[in-house]
Amino acid sequence: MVFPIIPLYSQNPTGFISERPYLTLTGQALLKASQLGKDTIKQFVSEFGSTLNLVSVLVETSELFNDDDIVELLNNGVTTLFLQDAKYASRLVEEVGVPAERLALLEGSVYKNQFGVKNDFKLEDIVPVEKLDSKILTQAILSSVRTDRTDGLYTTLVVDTFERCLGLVYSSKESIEQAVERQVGVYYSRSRKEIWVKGLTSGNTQKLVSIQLDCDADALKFVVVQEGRNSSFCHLETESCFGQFKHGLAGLEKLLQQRKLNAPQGSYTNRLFNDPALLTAKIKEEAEELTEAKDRNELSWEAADLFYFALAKLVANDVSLNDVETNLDMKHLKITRRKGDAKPKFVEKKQESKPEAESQSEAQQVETLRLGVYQSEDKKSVDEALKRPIQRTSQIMHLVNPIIDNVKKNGDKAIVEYAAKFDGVQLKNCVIEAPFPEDCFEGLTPELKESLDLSMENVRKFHAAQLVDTMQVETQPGVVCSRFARPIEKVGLYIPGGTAVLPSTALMLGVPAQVAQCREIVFASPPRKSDGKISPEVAYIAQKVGASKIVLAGGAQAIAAMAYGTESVPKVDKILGPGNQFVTAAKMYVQNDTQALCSIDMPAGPSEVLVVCDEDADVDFVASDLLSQAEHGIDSQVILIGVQLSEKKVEQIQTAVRQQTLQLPRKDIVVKCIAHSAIILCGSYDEAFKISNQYAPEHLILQIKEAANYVKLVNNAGSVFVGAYTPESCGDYSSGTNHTLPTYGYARQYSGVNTSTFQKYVTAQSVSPQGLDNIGRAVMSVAKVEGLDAHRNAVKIRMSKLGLLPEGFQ
Ligand SMILES: NC(=O)c1ccc[n+]([C@@H]2O[C@H](COP(=O)([O-])OP(=O)(O)OC[C@H]3O[C@@H](n4cnc5c(N)ncnc54)[C@H](O)[C@@H]3O)[C@@H](O)[C@H]2O)c1
Ligand SMILES: N[C@H](CO)Cc1c[nH]c[nH+]1
Ligand SMILES: [Zn+2]
Repeated sequence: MVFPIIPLYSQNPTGFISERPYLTLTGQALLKASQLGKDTIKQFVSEFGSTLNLVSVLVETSELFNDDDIVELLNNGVTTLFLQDAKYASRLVEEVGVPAERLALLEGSVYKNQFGVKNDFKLEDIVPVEKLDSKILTQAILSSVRTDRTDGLYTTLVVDTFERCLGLVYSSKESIEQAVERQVGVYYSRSRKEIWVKGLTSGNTQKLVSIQLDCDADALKFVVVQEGRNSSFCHLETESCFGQFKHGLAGLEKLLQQRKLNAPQGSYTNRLFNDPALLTAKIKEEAEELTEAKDRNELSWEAADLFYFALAKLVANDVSLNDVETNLDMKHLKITRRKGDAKPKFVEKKQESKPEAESQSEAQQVETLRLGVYQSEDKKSVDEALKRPIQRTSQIMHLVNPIIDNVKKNGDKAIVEYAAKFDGVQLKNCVIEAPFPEDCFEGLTPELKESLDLSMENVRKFHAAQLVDTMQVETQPGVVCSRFARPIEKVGLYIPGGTAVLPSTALMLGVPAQVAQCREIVFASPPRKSDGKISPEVAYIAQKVGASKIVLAGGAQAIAAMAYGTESVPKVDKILGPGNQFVTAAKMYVQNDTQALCSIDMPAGPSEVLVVCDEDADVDFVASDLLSQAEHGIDSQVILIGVQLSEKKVEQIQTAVRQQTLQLPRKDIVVKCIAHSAIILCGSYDEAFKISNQYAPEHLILQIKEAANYVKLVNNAGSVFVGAYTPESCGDYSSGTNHTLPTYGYARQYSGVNTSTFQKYVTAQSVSPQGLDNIGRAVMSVAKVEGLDAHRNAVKIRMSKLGLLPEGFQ
């Protein structure tokens, strides 16, 4: 039996848990689908899936998710769906292939489920989190658990997160209350006849992870993480009251974790943690040896070696065995969508009506589309709403590292392989050389050329104006310092092409590179899925800016190819350009790899916009600006900050968002983006700018009265769009400013792409004898303090020869 209460989350589940951490002691969560949406649920599962045993979703009606969404949720860590509609439940089982034990169906006042053990969730046991506190949780345990002991204590089994038994103890009402409140191991000592806070005297403390009741509710199970001095549970200083655990995988993990913190310099484990290439090579070597092993001894020997290196890799990346087990559980529960879907008798009928059914469900999704609305005073919820929907760096690096390694090792062959895998095209050559063949430009219309020319000319004007003359300052008479810019010789420009080809990015990067006079410009962009070619618009711009090559590659492989070079891709000095999370992660990696000797412009990831509006703003303008960035990708985010907005205005904006979305071809992307976007309502312009500066948006749009007067309040933003008639799209294409801008909040420390991004500055100085007389003594005395005599001599020798130092000066 699980915990007697299941908390129901209708909004901001992560926020609730960080506010009331004891909620995780229940080991379960029920998420209300109608209010949270798929993306929030997935995000919650990725954060808490390994902490909680049961993450269930209450799907109130069959319209909330389509079948693919249901499969996606169940394959990404959601354990059970709570359903009220029996017909819907049997359709999911029969047509979609959802195993019946993954559903809890409402029968009368009980959700019945057979997941793992038989679980009946009474309606009264499903309690909104808002109503839960540690006292209520304690009460729930006490009213469910029973004891047949004369002293009234409750038998309590203590286990660790691997379910290994640590020992048997006893709990009293008070100890349970304290344990829940503090989320640590608190029991009742029968010998001392008092509450026993584990570790208070021994230093071997416990973090309480969850509490469960056994099948007939006469014993408790405390799942704990043993912490503190030497992590032993028993008073005899052993890991459990039954002695030490077998070392095994869990023991090895613990050891590696300790070594990671303090492995001796020069030790093998230390080398493994600090040399990813060595670790990779060892994993490959051991995997190969395991494939060749034959008998029992050999197999267990080689498998043990492989587990050791695999575990070292996990520990190096802060991934735990527990995470791996959660992943295995998830894979065990994975369901495969039934091919034929419907039972034969329905097939004909369904096929006939499919287009309508599909568009209906899409339309229905748009009909219920709403941005979450938060009041600025509710700081926790606002902080939560403003979190970018991005994967954790360790997760994304996990996917990107092998791609980079493969490109480094196999060059063009790896690029061709990934083009087939990710872009679905078979390439003969992965590079097109200038002068680009005529067929690259097929399909380019004169009208489009004209638009691209106009945009390029504006971008050229704005970026040419940023070229600065040599700067010169005489800091002392006879001491002249100067600074001059020089182009970075070879630049690699990434032009995204996953969900949309972006020729505008080609011009935003190509034109300033040309203005800065970079010697070699290399383009990289994913090949077109339809025919494996480059889009004619990108080719046109490449030709106009004098690019030497177009690499037909996207994602991390394109970045790796340009950073390290391959047989046909030249290694560049700097990589610039936006892209999805794979592109951004690969850029961040190569800039830190001294072997690559390659810098990057900035982390320019999924597009985002923050609009500040007031009651005077035109709701259609506001909605159109939000949607123009929402349509970029499902990982984009759009935020509206409303200053003193009436409820009516907020509703009008929500309606305008819905109505405009209905007309958009990329509404599926918009719907997903809106799920993690928000409206924040605040009381003043000052407050609005405070929130905006904290968020540091890529694009900031001001749709407020006398917008120009407020630009002075902007500290952190990639680019600002001032006034009602300045849509962000103008900056994306044609106004002249650059659209490659910092995202994820990096506008706090990075500028968007500009001419100087393609240059570096060199400084120079010229010191005359008079100048040496003015600064020479200062140089000598500071060099003396630093104990650098040769530095001091370089000045002293000159000054002596010039007769500037007294006789016998030392
Ligand atoms: N910040 C800015 O200045 C700016 C400007 C323009 C565009 N953008 C953003 O650029 C992004 C473009 O993203 P996109 O996906 O359309 O194109 P993209 O070119 O960045 O990425 C496409 C490539 O990603 C790789 N990929 C896809 N799935 C993968 C997987 N599972 N594992 C490894 N690699 C995988 C593939 O190689 C594919 O070719 C959007 O998020 C957009 O908002 C940002
Ligand atoms: N808004 C994007 C930058 O985040 C750039 C772009 C290209 N095409 C359309 N928009
Ligand atoms: Zn855009």
